Amino acid sequence: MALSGVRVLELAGLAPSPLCGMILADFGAQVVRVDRCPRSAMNTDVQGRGKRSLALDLKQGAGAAALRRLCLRADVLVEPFRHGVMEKLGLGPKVLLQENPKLIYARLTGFGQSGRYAKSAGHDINYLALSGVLSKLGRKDENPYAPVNLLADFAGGGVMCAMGIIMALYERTKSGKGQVVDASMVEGAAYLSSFLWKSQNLGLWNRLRGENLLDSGAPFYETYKTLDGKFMAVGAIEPQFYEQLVKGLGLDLDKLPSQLSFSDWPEMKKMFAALFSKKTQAEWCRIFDGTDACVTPVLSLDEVALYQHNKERGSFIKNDQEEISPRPSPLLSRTPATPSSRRDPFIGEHTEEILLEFGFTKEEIAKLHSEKVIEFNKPKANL
Ligand SMILES: C[C@H](CCC[C@@H](C)[C@H]1CC[C@H]2[C@@H]3[C@H](O)C[C@@H]4C[C@H](O)CC[C@]4(C)[C@H]3C[C@H](O)[C@]12C)C(=O)SCCNC(=O)CCNC(=O)[C@H](O)C(C)(C)COP(=O)(O)OP(=O)(O)OC[C@H]1O[C@@H](n2cnc3c(N)ncnc32)[C@H](O)[C@@H]1OP(=O)(O)O
Repeated sequence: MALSGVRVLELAGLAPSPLCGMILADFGAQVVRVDRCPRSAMNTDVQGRGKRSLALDLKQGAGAAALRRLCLRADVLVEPFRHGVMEKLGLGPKVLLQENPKLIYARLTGFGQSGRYAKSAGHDINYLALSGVLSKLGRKDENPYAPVNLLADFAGGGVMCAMGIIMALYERTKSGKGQVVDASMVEGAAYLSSFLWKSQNLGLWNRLRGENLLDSGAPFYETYKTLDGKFMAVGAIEPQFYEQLVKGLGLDLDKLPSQLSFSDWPEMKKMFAALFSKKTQAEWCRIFDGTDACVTPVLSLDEVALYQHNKERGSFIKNDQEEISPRPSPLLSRTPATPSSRRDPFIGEHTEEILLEFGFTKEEIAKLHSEKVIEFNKPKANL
């Protein structure tokens, strides 16, 4: 796999850093999740695929020292705390990079490592708000609306951080040096939205939120409810595709206002909505499948894996617990990701084997255990 041989230490965090670690693990890195000790009652990382868990108390001097030792043999450290937390533990980048100059030290935060909010708490919706992107999301006459916590946490955070790590790993093959990756979710979400910025002069965003071409203003870029309470997604932007949409709906193009007549959009939406409500989703699929009308069913998470196209590509996978999830993306032709099919690790499940692997002796491990710096957690206890 593309990242085999890369050793990653991921300090356990909320949502974005677990995704970052999972991407690296899916593509072959050996990812150790460093969990809190004493461990919490329940594992809240649902993105632990392919990782192993080490429960280590970083607040004890011996725990912080153990992490420093682990970092000597690691390629990447991912830390998800607000700025200053790692420094307070004596585990800041100055210390760790001095000890291992090849280390990639990835810091995944909401507001970044500097600026007045660097030490403030926040969540996806706050980061999205400060990126400017949230102001563009939402329907006409409604408040801005955050699409779950996908944009800042995961796209602007977890994925951007993984990209930064991979770029730093590539650069290290030339310079032999590590570096700090300062992944701010505000900036990640803003960067992700570069198209919004760069397209300001195209006239795409001249109208209020929810009245533009791609933000639910246009009748040909919208979702519509079907007779059976399901939905169809319509994305017929180009005139040749729009023509096919109109045909599929049983309308006559010559009798409709021009496609880009903004003032007619609200009425056209009503007309399209009335038509979509007359047939079931399956009936609309039969009409539009195989055309270029850019009309697709809105599938639920229960439906996607069984949808013919997704089945043909094997886009969703099952683990040995029969849980379905998306296959890692993108597909690499020679060295594709081979995600683990095992269940996620329990907190502290691999503490001993990891420490042995990183050069700790049995005696040292026993001492750390007796001092409650580390915890073991045998799987049987969780079953
Ligand atoms: C919208 C999303 C958030 C979604 C999260 C959900 C997935 C989960 C939220 C609530 C969960 C549910 C809930 O807990 C109830 C149930 C519990 C049950 O167990 C499981 C089911 C639950 C239903 C559970 C289910 C889910 O887990 C939830 C629904 C986001 O936006 S996530 C993005 C957040 N932002 C960031 O990550 C940016 C950077 N980080 C931060 O800004 C801060 O970390 C943050 C997130 C604001 C949290 O601040 P906090 O004060 O808590 O932490 P920090 O200041 O960073 O400091 C960390 C302290 O911990 C110490 N520490 C760390 N590791 C160790 C260790 N190994 N040993 C010892 N100590 C450790 C560290 O030293 C710091 O200590 P100090 O505070 O003393 O300096």
